[in-house]
Amino acid sequence: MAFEGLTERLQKAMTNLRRKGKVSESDLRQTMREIRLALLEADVNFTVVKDFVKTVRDRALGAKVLEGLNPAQQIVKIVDEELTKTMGETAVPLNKSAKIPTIIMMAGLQGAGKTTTVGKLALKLKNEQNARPLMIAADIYRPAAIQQLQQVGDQIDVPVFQLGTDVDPVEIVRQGLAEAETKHNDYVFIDTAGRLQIDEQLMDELANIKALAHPDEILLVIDAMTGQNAVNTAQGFDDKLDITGVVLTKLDGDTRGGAALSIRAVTGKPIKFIGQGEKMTDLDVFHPNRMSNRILGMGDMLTLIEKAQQQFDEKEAEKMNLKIQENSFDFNDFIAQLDQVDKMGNMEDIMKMIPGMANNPAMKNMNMDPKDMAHVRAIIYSMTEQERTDPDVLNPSRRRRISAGSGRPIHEVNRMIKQFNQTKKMMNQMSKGNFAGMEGLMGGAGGGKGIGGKMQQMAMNRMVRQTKKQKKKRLAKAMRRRKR
Ligand SMILES: Nc1nc2c(ncn2[C@@H]2O[C@H](COP(=O)(O)OP(=O)(O)OP(=O)(O)O)[C@@H](O)[C@H]2O)c(=O)[nH]1
Repeated sequence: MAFEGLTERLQKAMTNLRRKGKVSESDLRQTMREIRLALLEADVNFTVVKDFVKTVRDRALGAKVLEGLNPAQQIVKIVDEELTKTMGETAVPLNKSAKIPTIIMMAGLQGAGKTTTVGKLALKLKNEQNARPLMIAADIYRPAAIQQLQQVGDQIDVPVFQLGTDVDPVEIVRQGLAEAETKHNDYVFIDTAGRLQIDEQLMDELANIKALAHPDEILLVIDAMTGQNAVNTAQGFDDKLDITGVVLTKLDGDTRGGAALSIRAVTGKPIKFIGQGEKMTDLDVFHPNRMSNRILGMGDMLTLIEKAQQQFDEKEAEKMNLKIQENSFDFNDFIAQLDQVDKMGNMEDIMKMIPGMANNPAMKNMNMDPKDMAHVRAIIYSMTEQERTDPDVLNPSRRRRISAGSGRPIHEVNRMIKQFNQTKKMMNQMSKGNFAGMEGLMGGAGGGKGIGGKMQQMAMNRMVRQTKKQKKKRLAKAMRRRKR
């Protein structure tokens, strides 16, 4: 998971302060040293680190913050603000041309994720603005590249303009733009060729395409996993092409995060989007403040809510809310919720966006085993309709039948029902604004009432997760017994 090491180290650096009532200059020096090391280790550019540490130290010393009640919190606040500033303060939207089409040229090294990102962006514009994009295949050096763009186009139902591999890329772009003009496409994406490293020929070709197309946006696609090299690449492309923005891909991997922190500061060009997965929907607008929160382990609730909103039918969520409030939430609803959560993607990544969860030890064993999910489903599918809508009727003989029907041991059936009831109770309390029951789920960080229905999905998952935890506990107990 991205930023894991950085988050852990930054938190550790600041936790040491937390124990102290007052922060001396030497405490501050020590903390700043740790922050500096954490950033360097995360592959943040050296100059960026130097400037960052200096600014934070000056602010911490200069202001009266050290006399505050909770010095650690104040330093976290300064670090958060400065991280945000380093990454560019606010989100920068895509440039848009006054008259159609808006031309977006994509550039980047081979394998950075250009083609995938073209598709993701085209789909985003289609979904959010009803746009009618056209994608031009201008990579003639890797024959599979055209085919790949075509596949992406088919997948998201966006047309691709291509002339095979025998025509000069500049000519392909020229004809592609003419086609867009005739077809009244409002956005044109130019998918250009990548190389393993920056070379003269590639740069000249890109410069020629730029000269012909006059793009409104030149987005450089950069693989976040490439660490320090990401910044060098950005600099190289920017020198030659004067890029307008960056898309940082593969932030779902275990990148250390240096690129996200350095690119804006080094090149002065904003990161506009981040790729967080291989699916066509895995592209998000880059919000420096949210990213800073994420890095500091403060969660990213806004992105989480946006993601949830994209997936959840508002009416459905409202219905669910009402059911929870009336305490009539049943196993059918539960299955529906599991389906919704499935749609949201990787649960581990989602949970990490919740404040306090990123570094919560519970996260270590929280990867959702699809097998556990399948068992829960099997048990529920083995219930009669009456049992699903009225779980109170689940007496021992019914439970034995369900166990036989689902092929799951009786104790697992019992535990699942028990946890269902506990979770239902907890959700009912949450819906009344009582968040006390959330302690375990949120690592004590508390929630927010505005999250409403979306958080219930998380609660349901807690239940599935516990099955796994309990399995581990039982195993450990058995081992202890055996040792004795
Ligand atoms: N995990 C993850 N994988 C990604 C992301 N973006 C792209 N990829 C994957 O990275 C690989 C390379 O992506 P492409 O889109 O083919 O890269 P490209 O820059 O077009 O490559 P060339 O055509 O060779 O220049 C593919 O397997 C993608 O699925 C991302 O945000 N997260």
